[in-house]
Amino acid sequence: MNKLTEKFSTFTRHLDEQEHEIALFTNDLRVRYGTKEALHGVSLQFERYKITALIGASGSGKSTYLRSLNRMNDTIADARVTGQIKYRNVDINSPAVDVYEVRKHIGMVFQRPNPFAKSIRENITFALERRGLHDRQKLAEIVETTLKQASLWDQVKDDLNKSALALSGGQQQRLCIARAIAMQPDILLMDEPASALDPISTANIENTMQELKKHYTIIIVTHSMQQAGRVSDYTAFFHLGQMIEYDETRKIFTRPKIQLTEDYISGHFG
Ligand SMILES: Nc1ncnc2c1ncn2[C@@H]1O[C@H](COP(=O)(O)OP(=O)(O)OP(=O)(O)O)[C@@H](O)[C@H]1O
Repeated sequence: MNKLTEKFSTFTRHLDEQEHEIALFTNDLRVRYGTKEALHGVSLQFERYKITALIGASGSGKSTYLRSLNRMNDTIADARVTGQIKYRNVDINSPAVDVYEVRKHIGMVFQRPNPFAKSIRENITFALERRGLHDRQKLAEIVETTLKQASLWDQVKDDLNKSALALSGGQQQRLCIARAIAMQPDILLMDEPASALDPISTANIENTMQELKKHYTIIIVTHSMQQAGRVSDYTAFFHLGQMIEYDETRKIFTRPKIQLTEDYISGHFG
């Protein structure tokens, strides 16, 4: 067990005894792309086993913030992220932290479904096998469990060797969710996971999210206020690189404290 994993598991035991656990929080998180600061010091916390929606106009910094949480911004050459991202008592924004280890604990589902050009089964087993898991029975169990958690099992259980690319867009996205949870993350980041999908597939993904939150903490970027209202417990409103207001979703949508939030929610936005 490396040092980070050790710290994580000690802290999990400690957290399990608490009622309102904070799964992750950021403190004064700033992101610069070259010389331009796109995120101006965001401090925000995420409650465990809850869904938090990040809303705001295009360009307000939602995706930049989300991508920072599992160090995806490291892949952008001129992006610089400063401030703290505290996960299980570890500042995972520290350069000393192994980003691959971070991404095992904090998984991501992207806007467009991006299954591998492999079979449905291999989409789930590929990364596990690369990590050294070759027990066929164990792998089969993980395939079944994760596809069930992603509400896809009944539709694909007889076609596990079929190409993932033959699935519909909504099914592909649920496969990507199954692939992400096969790594047994603690937190799932979702960047507009239903924006490329039709209303029925969107409803399926939203139902899946309600099941998933029994086991995972979910942070979702969405452009759809209806979706934020339907799926999330908490909402954070972003504007021009700042986090303006955070509260329970029902409060944000019925009586926000800040006029700018009210203007955005009611569609009166300049
Ligand atoms: N790779 C990048 N290089 C340079 N600037 C970027 C990059 N990614 C985002 N930005 C800038 O950072 C700011 C925030 O963008 P971001 O994509 O985080 O906003 P957003 O709220 O997620 O928008 P959208 O809802 O349209 O996805 C914008 O001004 C954008 O132009």
